[in-house]
Amino acid sequence: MDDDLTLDPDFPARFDRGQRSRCQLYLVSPPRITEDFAEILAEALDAGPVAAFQLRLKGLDEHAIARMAEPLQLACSERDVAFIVNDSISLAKRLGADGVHLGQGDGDPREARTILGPAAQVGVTCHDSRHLAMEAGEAGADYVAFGAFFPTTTKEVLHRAEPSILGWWSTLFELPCVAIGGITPDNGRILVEAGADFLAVCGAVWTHPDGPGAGVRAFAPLLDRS
Ligand SMILES: Cc1ncc(COP(=O)(O)OP(=O)(O)O)c(N)n1
Ligand SMILES: Cc1ncsc1CCOP(=O)(O)O
Ligand SMILES: [Mg+2]
Repeated sequence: MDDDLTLDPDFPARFDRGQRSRCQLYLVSPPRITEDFAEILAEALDAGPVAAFQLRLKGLDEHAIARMAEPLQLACSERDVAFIVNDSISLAKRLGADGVHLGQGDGDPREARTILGPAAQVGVTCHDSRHLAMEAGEAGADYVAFGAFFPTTTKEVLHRAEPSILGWWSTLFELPCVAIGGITPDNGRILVEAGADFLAVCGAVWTHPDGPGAGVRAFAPLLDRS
């Protein structure tokens, strides 16, 4: 059991939780993108409120990712959407990104804070572990991410989470929590009601049959829990 640790519930939060009555959308890029992805991203971002976009490209070196990043970062900054780099503190620094998302093997949140500065948004994967989430909070993360909640083809996942971990976290701590993994407009409501501050979504938006704008719009009815 890992639920017997305690943590000061007042430790500071920087990732904007927004109003508790609302959950926000956090878009994650497809693992591979085409040359025209900036236009596809713009279509998604213009379709409805998106709080953050994570650049998560797999199988490419940092130079290649850096070359693709600029128009995507611009699309985000023009719309006041946080631009988060996956996996790499050094790439986030190089790009001047708004933040970095770190998996358990991707680096130390404290190091990210030192390198990226106090304003950077640092997110940490916590799988289905209360212990990891409390560690991440203590290490100065701006949000903790739980998942995968549902089957997904975007990533081979080793951990499955239950919605109750969102309720447990959001009742005890001010630090925002992100839900990820196979989330769609049809299954996401239970996560919003359980207490997710953000739904992190990839496939359901980028592979929506009517395009990514329709993908974003389809989430709108879920996000208000008032
Ligand atoms: C918001 C969010 N949550 C979890 C992850 C997964 O990160 P990680 O465990 O490092 O796996 P990869 O994304 O690197 O395959 C994420 N990227 N974003
Ligand atoms: C990156 C990641 N981490 C856990 S599940 C997942 C994939 C999210 O993509 P999708 O929304 O398509 O399941
Ligand atoms: Mg990672």
